[in-house]
Amino acid sequence: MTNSGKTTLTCRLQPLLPCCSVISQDSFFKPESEVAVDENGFKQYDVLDALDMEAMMRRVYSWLKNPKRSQTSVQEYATAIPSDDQDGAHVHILIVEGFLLYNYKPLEEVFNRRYFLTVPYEECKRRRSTRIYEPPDPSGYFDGHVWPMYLKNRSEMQEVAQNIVYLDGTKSEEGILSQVYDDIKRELEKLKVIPESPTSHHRLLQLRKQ
Ligand SMILES: Nc1ncnc2c1ncn2[C@@H]1O[C@H](COP(=O)(O)OP(=O)(O)OP(=O)(O)O)[C@@H](O)[C@H]1O
Ligand SMILES: NC(=O)c1ccc[n+]([C@@H]2O[C@H](CO)[C@@H](O)[C@H]2O)c1
Repeated sequence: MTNSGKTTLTCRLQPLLPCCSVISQDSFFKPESEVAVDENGFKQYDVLDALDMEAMMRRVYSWLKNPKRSQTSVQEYATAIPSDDQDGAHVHILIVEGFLLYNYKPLEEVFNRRYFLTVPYEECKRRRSTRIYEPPDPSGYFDGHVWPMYLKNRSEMQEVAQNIVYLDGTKSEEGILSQVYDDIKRELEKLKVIPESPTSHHRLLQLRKQ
């Protein structure tokens, strides 16, 4: 959802997570000349066709293939890989940040965790009115294009995407950050491989012998 706080959250979250890269969907908008225009003269920016999603997927696949090598190419503010990562033991994290992710099939099988920030209509419109995009929103754009497309995309998304964690974008930045950070920490805990202690190994051998 536009202006729900995705970039703000991502910028605060990313430095807290080691080996974390970011891909922003907004970097993949097609040039203005390639974006369709409707009968009211509104440029159709809030649809998948306005984005070069194939180019975005190439970045995602390149990270999946080699998260270490693509660290710097994905986004310059990717956090450093700890010096003790010789054996590649660390979990690498990729945050894909964008307003139209869960309607796009090829991304479906890629995510481990999905978050969706929401704000009510009035707050969304207010925040959007303070922003200047390139090209800037013409008069009537929010009600004539942005909001109707959000409603359409969201209803289509709910038919497809599963396991989405909805976040209240009107909460404080800190509140949202700690909610997501805690959730990610729990996910990382689940991935941790706990090595067997010598005693448990010994016991296992004894059991086998009996
Ligand atoms: N938790 C919050 N409470 C109040 N205002 C917020 C919060 N998070 C972000 N904002 C403000 O809302 C506006 C939009 O934030 P941000 O750019 O992070 O949203 P976005 O979802 O990335 O937007 P878009 O992708 O549509 O450009 C900014 O002015 C930002 O300062
Ligand atoms: N980044 C751009 O090229 C661009 C141009 C015009 C409008 N937008 C808006 O960005 C939002 C997503 O972050 C969408 O709601 C677009 O309308 C982006």
